[in-house]
Amino acid sequence: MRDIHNIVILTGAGVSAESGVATFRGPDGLWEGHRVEDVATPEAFARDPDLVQKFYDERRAKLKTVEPNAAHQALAKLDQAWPGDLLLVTQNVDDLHDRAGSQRLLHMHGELNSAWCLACGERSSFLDGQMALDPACPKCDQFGFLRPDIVWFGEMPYEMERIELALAQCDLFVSIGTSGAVYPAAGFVQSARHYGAQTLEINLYPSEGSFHFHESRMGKAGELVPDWVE
Ligand SMILES: CC(C)NC(=O)[C@H](Cc1c[nH]c2ccccc12)NC(=O)[C@H](CCCC/N=C(/NCCC(=O)O)S[C@H]1O[C@H](COP(=O)(O)OP(=O)(O)OC[C@H]2O[C@@H](n3cnc4c(N)ncnc43)[C@H](O)[C@@H]2O)[C@@H](O)[C@H]1O)NC(=O)OCc1ccccc1
Repeated sequence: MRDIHNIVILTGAGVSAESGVATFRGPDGLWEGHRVEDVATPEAFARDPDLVQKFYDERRAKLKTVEPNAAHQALAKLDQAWPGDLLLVTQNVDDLHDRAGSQRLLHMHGELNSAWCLACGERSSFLDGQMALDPACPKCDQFGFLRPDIVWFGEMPYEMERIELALAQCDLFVSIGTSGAVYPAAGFVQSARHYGAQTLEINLYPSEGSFHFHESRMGKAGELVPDWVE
């Protein structure tokens, strides 16, 4: 077995569940209240921008009521201490990894606390306020052109080149709190294995990709991730 120098970690909604952030497919999951295609596609935004903006405004406001948990904190500690390459790729649009202190972090599906102006193309931090009220772009001051800086279904995830390069060079790939239902993220374990990496899954229940992993540890991220990092 290769020595472990370079690590890629993929997280999903399960890593934020113990902080009180709803997952997507669990009971009372996010998609329970809404059909994906009604709130998380470019077509939905064209059809009913107000509904989509309200959906993300609600989730952005919720962020102010939740805190990073032991899993976020353990991953931030590992980031600070790990001498080799490390990349934490999250599918989550919440800011809990950031607030826990993770630096080598990449939001492949975007962030709730960021706005994307379709007039000037600029992205800007958007912490407070409601995008449903069509505020002005902080960069170009034009009204009504802001959309959530979120990767919707059918849209290309962010920084795929950087992710693929890290997967090609990693010795260990770890997946935490994801159902393995959404691509291209769900295919990362196969890429990592293709390049000879060890692969570990930490999840509450078996995921759609569990059979791809060398090892799967079933349980809560808030308990198993600190143990794994120790
Ligand atoms: C539904 C699925 C079949 N569809 C797709 O995958 C589509 C289409 C597609 C592309 N390739 C394919 C190949 C085959 C089939 C389909 C496709 N993919 C796309 O459209 C992607 C874009 C997808 C991104 C969409 N945006 C999201 N998020 C932002 C929005 C928002 O957040 O509102 S996806 C969103 O859903 C996914 C949810 O999954 P999870 O995070 O895993 O959450 P879930 O609730 O499902 O599971 C939670 C897990 O945690 C566990 N758990 C719970 N509690 C705990 C706990 N306490 N501890 C540990 N584990 C826990 C549970 O057991 C469970 O397993 C995440 O990715 C999340 O980000 N874009 C694209 O393909 O563009 C073109 C392209 C691609 C490449 C190159 C060129 C062009």
